[in-house]
Amino acid sequence: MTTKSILCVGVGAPGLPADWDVTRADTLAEARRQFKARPCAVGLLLVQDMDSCADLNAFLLDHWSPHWIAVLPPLLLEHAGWRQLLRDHCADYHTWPVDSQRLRHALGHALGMAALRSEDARPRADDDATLTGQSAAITRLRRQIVKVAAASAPVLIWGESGSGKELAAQAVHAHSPRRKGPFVPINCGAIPAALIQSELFGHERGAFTGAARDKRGLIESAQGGSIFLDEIGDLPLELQANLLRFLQEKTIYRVGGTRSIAVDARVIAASHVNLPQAVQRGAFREDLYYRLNVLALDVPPLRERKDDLLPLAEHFFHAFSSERAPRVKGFSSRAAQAIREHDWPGNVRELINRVRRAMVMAEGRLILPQDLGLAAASPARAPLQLDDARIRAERDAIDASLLRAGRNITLAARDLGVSRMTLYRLLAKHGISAPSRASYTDGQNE
Ligand SMILES: Nc1ncnc2c1ncn2[C@@H]1O[C@H](COP(=O)(O)OP(=O)(O)OP(=O)(O)O)[C@@H](O)[C@H]1O
Repeated sequence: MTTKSILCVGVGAPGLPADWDVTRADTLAEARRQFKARPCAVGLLLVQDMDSCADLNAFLLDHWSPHWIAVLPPLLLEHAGWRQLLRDHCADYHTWPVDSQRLRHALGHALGMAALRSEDARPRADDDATLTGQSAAITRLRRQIVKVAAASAPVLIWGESGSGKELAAQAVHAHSPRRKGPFVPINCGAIPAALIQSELFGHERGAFTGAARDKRGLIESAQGGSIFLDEIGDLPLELQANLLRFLQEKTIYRVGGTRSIAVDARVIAASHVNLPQAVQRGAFREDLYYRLNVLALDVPPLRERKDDLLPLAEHFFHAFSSERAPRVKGFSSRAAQAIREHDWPGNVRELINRVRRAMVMAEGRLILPQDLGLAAASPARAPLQLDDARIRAERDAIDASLLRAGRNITLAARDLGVSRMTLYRLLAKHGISAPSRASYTDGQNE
């Protein structure tokens, strides 16, 4: 349950209900400190004069998650800047002198609305290296990552561009006994062919014109950790031989060097091209392919894990919240539908870009399909049979409620006017996975 605690910013005595736990902050600087120490779900802004509009606006842009209620002198409502601030940031406002009965009601309402944003909808502190998603495919991948991480053999990750290969590699490293060591990512396709050897293996002073001093390569800098070789299929053939030697002997030679250097780094490679085909074409060494392909991970494209779409969209909405236009509060159900219908050829990267764009460009409080640039992309629907239309409408209503309720089953069931059991049955019927807090240990016993 959300506790009745409130951060009160500014000076004044609004006569708060006795059963609320009140934290006071007379200044915005103090409010920032208090919020950091004790984030709250509901906040009260006690405004006494006109000077503070710009400062308050900046504060609210940084602290947008609570439901803010403002109390201000009636005169300020005549100023466009204050009206805009109330529209953009506040769930409600009152004028001095405060009607305490009305304020108690507004606070209760704000608390109720805050409870709708369940914990599940909020990104966790460690989400940076977490593969968000609840689909069967991503759950399986997380389970495989945990297993692969415990071993020490090379890992080969396959997946379309933007599907999350690097994130999967980071997760392997983060769950491995090497987690305290460095994670060194290298995009083999992005380094010019002339430089890649010395970038990877380093060089000795005088090895070539311009090599003024000894330089460690990226592989050496991954000592004690993991090296992530993205787009491994782009590695020139002669370097493939060097990499193979490193995998076999755990030693490297710097360019121009004669002494072998022992390096203890685990190789995680990724490719979006089909390596067996590259082997057949003679563009990739077969022996290297077999060396790398000891533990294989397959990151499925986003279109094959539709259940992840809305949780991911929600996740990125929170992750990039500091960039959003202040009025934008979330996704409309039509946007949720457009997200589900799109094919996502650019995978998660495309989803991030579309959500970020929509958060800046949306005109209203809720993001619409056109804000995501998806309105035109949705193909015209063929006429539906009545039964199909019913099923689709049912699914849309469930999705929209889950989204509104932050994927909290109890709240979504209440929203839809059905019991939790009925909602679980409907989720199974529509093949929607039941919301759960995704984690790497989730599903290990499934
Ligand atoms: N399941 C996920 N949860 C959260 N963020 C994700 C997820 N999958 C991918 N991302 C994010 O999507 C973006 C693209 O992912 P990533 O760079 O790992 O893809 P990739 O497959 O390595 O792409 P490329 O083949 O182009 O190198 C990154 O910002 C990453 O953090």
